[in-house]
Amino acid sequence: MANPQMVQYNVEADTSRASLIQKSFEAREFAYCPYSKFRVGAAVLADDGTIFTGCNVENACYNLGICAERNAISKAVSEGHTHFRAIAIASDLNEEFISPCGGCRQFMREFGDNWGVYLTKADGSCEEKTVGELLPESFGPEDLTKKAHAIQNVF
Ligand SMILES: O=c1ccn([C@H]2C[C@H](O)[C@@H](CO)O2)c(=O)[nH]1
Ligand SMILES: [Zn+2]
Repeated sequence: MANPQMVQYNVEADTSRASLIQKSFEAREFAYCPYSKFRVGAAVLADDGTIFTGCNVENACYNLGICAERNAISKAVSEGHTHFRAIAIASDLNEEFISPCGGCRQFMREFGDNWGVYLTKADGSCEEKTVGELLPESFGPEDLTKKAHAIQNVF
């Protein structure tokens, strides 16, 4: 017989994943993308269960636009949350899973490489990765500390 605790755990994980994905689709509705017409929504789940959403926000000065993922994470950080369990990303792509840009991968990695990224298609199907899988051999905050030690040793 399956371990009942394990079954319970999986049910909860599935529910929280489904609701995070649902939130990312809701955020996609607010996408401000008059130039690309490419709507993206994201929802990030903080350790304490709080969810923050974001959409892409473009600008007439094209290079000032911000991605949905960075928008959602910045909203969370600016309200005191820096520990995350997962981020869900939604777009209108039907045939492939949305794939976050390199800048957003690095932005996620700032907050650890072992948390979930739910990449979705417009039909709601999902491919689950970790930040580390999306950005292997990454540079992060720990590397700055190591470098500081090395310099102290030299001088
Ligand atoms: O993962 C992604 C990929 C693209 N975009 C946005 C940036 C830009 O506004 C538009 C087209 O690249 O989509 C995101 O927000 N997230
Ligand atoms: Zn991005």
